[in-house]
Amino acid sequence: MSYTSKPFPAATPQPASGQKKVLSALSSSPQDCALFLDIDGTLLDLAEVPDAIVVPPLLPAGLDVASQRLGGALALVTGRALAYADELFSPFRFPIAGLHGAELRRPDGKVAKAETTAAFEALKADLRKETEGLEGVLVEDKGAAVAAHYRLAPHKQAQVEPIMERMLSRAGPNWTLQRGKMVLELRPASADKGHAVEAFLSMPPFAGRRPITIGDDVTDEAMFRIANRQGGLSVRVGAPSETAAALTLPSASAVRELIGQFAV
Ligand SMILES: O=P(O)(O)OC[C@H]1O[C@H](O[C@H]2O[C@H](CO)[C@@H](O)[C@H](O)[C@H]2O)[C@H](O)[C@@H](O)[C@@H]1O
Ligand SMILES: [Mg+2]
Repeated sequence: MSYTSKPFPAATPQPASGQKKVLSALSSSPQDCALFLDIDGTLLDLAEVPDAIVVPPLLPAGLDVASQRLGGALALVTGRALAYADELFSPFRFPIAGLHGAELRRPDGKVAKAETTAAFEALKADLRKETEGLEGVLVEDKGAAVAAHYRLAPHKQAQVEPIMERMLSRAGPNWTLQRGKMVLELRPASADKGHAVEAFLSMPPFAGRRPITIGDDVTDEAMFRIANRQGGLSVRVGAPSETAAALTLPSASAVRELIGQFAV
């Protein structure tokens, strides 16, 4: 199978159409569904800085109940580092893809991780130095990936862009530039969220099920394309102008409400 990224097909998602369709698919035949959930902006409200996110106290247990109803076919698919994301939902440990698909903990617990290199560590140190003078620009070290956030200083995007482009050339072909909400990231080029969803769908208990993918950002488009191709449901949170998702949900709180309604 080719993993070449194609431009988004022109899709016109129905406004806030996800709630009914997703809940109905999950509730009517949970044994046939596999649920793939993004974290930031989908399960959790966005915050000013990466560490300021708040996990609503009942959410981890709600996800656990949902996972049980799905026979374990629920996975988190995130740009966060796997270990960081795990802590958010402790004590539960769901199958999870981190670093936009480059890290994977399979349902049987086996973990595949993208490794950093000495050269990439040096690059991260230089990125920190280069952005030191850019007030409001924050560097997030994620091991084999690194993000430069400008949410606190949106006007600095124009300065961050060329720095990250240069860092990308220096990192070489094993890394790629991932755009996101007020962030530019260098992430391993080996896999994206679409690869992660495909990998899960090749393993029990995900195999043979209909994928339902929910996300809020450009990085989630890769998993929407897989869901569309496999007769599943694709849901983009928010109101994007261009997306491959067929459905939308208005906010992370609507996603949590949906999980809560299913997890009873
Ligand atoms: O794939 P996700 O689970 O959505 O992760 C994507 C990135 O999310 C985080 O950054 C975003 O959320 C922050 C907290 O709300 C926000 O401050 C930032 O502006 C957003 O870009 C995270 O820090 C990144 O590592 C993830 O790749
Ligand atoms: Mg997100």
